[in-house]
Amino acid sequence: MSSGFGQLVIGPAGSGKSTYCYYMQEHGGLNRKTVKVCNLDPAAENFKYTCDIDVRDLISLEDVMEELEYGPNGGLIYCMEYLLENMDWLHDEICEFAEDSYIIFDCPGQIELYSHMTIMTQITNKIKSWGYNLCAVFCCDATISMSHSNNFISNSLVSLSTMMQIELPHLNVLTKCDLIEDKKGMERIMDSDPTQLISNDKEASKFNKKYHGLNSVIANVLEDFSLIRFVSLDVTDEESIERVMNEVDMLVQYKDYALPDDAAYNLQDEEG
Ligand SMILES: Nc1nc2c(ncn2[C@@H]2O[C@H](COP(=O)(O)OP(=O)(O)OP(=O)(O)O)[C@@H](O)[C@H]2O)c(=O)[nH]1
Repeated sequence: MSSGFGQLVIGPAGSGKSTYCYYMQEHGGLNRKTVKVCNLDPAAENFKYTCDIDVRDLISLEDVMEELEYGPNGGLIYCMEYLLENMDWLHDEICEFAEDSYIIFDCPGQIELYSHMTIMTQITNKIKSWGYNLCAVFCCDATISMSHSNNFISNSLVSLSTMMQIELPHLNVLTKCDLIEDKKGMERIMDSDPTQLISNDKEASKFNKKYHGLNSVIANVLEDFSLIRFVSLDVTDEESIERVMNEVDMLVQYKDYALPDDAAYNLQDEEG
């Protein structure tokens, strides 16, 4: 039986999950532990990191589509259900690592796996039952999320539903920040609450008033319940990588995780 720490790296397709895994592997985990990376995406093609475990050794989307004539989405669900039924395979692979190993799981980008299906929750619960402390890192592409309040709200809601579904300590990482020219502007947005972001939008007067009202209400809920927080990652900046890794390391050491403290407090407060 092996045990240790792990990050589940999730987020929409192309949000920078594999790139994040590469830099985290380069950087090293908790107390500079060697980071192993496990690819859990049966449709992955290639990645820069050293892949220590590859789900495609068990099942690949390509084979499923060819042999069972599934489409890409149905095929992916089939693959993940197959993995769930064959978790002994993953356990055997992980047991090859030393005790207290640190594993980053690079997950598929199909968001339905986390937002309303339970497959990934069951997979992570199984890994936790082997003695692994896990946290979730939700990657959001900063060039999209920070470009308009629509995108910010929509990314926040997807991240939130993922957090509720996966039930792990959760960090939102804004990836691709090296591509953002106005870094100070971005930091200002991140430091302000979501309601301010929405009000800036109104000033720019590009926004449909009807949706502005709806977004304001959602932004208020996110702010009032302290539900969403983002940290920026600029892979060209060593300090930025260090900051993200430190935040993740704090989360990955949590045991018996429930809701974030503020949210739990506020919800309790609401109930009276
Ligand atoms: N400049 C820059 N490009 C990035 C960064 N992260 C990812 N990219 C680019 O964005 C594209 C997608 O990155 P990936 O890391 O493959 O994203 P992913 O989320 O793993 O993608 P899927 O596995 O297809 O869901 C690639 O072309 C990367 O080179 C970043 O921090 N900076």
